[in-house]
Amino acid sequence: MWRSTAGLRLSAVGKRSATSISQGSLARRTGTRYLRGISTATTAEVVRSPASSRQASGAAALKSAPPEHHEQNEHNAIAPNSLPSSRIDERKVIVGWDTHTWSRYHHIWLRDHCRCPQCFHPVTKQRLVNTFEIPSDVRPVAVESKPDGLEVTWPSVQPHTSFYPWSWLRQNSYDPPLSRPSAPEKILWGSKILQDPPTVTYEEVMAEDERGVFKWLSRVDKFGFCFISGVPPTPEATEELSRRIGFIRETQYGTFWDFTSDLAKGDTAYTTLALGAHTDTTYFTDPCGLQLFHLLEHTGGSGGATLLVDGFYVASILKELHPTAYELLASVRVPSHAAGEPNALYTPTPRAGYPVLRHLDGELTQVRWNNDDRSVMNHLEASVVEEWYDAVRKWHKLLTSADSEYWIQLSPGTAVVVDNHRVLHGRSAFTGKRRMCGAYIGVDEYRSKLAVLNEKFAPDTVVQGTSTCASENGRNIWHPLL
Ligand SMILES: C[N+](C)(C)CCCC[C@H](N)C(=O)O
Ligand SMILES: O=C(O)CCC(=O)C(=O)O
Repeated sequence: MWRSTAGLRLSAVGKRSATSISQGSLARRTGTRYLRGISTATTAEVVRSPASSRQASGAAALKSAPPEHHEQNEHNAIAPNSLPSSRIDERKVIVGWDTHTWSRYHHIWLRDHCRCPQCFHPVTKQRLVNTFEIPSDVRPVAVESKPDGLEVTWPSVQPHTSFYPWSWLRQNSYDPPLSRPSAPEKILWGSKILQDPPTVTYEEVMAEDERGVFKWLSRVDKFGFCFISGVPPTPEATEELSRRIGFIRETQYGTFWDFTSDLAKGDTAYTTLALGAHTDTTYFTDPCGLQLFHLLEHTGGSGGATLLVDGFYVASILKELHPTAYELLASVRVPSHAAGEPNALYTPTPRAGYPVLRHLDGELTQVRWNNDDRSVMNHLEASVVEEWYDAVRKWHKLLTSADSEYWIQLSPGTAVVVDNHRVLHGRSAFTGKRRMCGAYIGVDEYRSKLAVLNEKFAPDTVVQGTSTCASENGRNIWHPLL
């Protein structure tokens, strides 16, 4: 076991190669869990880690919110005898959740965030208020703590009353931040995922009420991929399945693709060659979000197995074993291109491309790696060249280790969808006639569909608490994503 820079304890997942890591107990990252697969394990055991540290701190901060024993009416308000206090300060409104916890909201911020029908379109959820006509020294004439939320009355020249639900104010408290939604849980996996891979059935996914689509995409969000069993082995059924997520992203390879090894398109995917673990469309500024594959036919030959590797899992191991290499992969930009089609020549903007491991606020958010599609590395500092090659060599060694690689032989009837921002895919060389079909879905289409399904099947607590504020088209004006 070793301790990571982030104070994590990581475990081995099965036996490992030369860079083997010792067995250890499980680690947890905020919102991330690890499959506990040890060589003697008979089944992959997902260890339910306690709430993430971020959730814990948020909960701790909220503990000082009005005591839990208060009645809450159906608007998730707090019983009258324990309403949060509110008062007007020089530049801010101060809300006292209890004697230990306060939030401060600038007057200009509150006025700008009014969501009355005059300031915020109840159907389109677009802002109507003219931010720039709000006087920079705007100041309420009165504030009042109501059972459901805070009522603010603005200057009489244009009488205007705003209302903010307590749960919304608390969720959006910025001075101080009180509760940040925890990162969606991720379960990182290695080869042991083969014991219990995420799967849904075609029947579930195609059912009218979309609960099956929610189950499907929730698994993709958690694992980075999910199989779909029982799919009729036709391109038509596979396209219809793809469209359950959202509209298909058309590229130089077409919209819904149905391909074989005939070089119909200028890419090695249209050959019998093996393809190492990679993510697709690294040459787009905005790489595709999901990739769906369905093997329709493979006759008169062998090979053509499908490879999946959890890039987030491998990155976590690289970070523990080779932090310097990790930092290089997180900082050095990698240019790439798609130049096999005469009428297409794709390169990302900026031309230098993007790092292999992309981070936002310190969190790994995207793996972008296709060594076959990489362009000339002409922007490396001379002093970094050999270090970078050493770093990607370490990355490649972990990517291709027996502990990381999950090989499956797809067959007609079982499709797989992959989060192309996290999970790398590949295939072994093959002989014979092999026909694969599938589609790309844009990352925003995927995230939008999941957000709508979450709204429907797992609504946010603020949305639940302010359901009476839902306006036309059913979407709540206090939705946390607005
Ligand atoms: C999926 N489909 C066969 C249509 C195209 C494959 C394109 C593969 C390309 N080298 C990339 O990595 O983006
Ligand atoms: O043919 C396959 O199984 C996968 C091809 C591939 O990697 C791709 O299309 O990106």
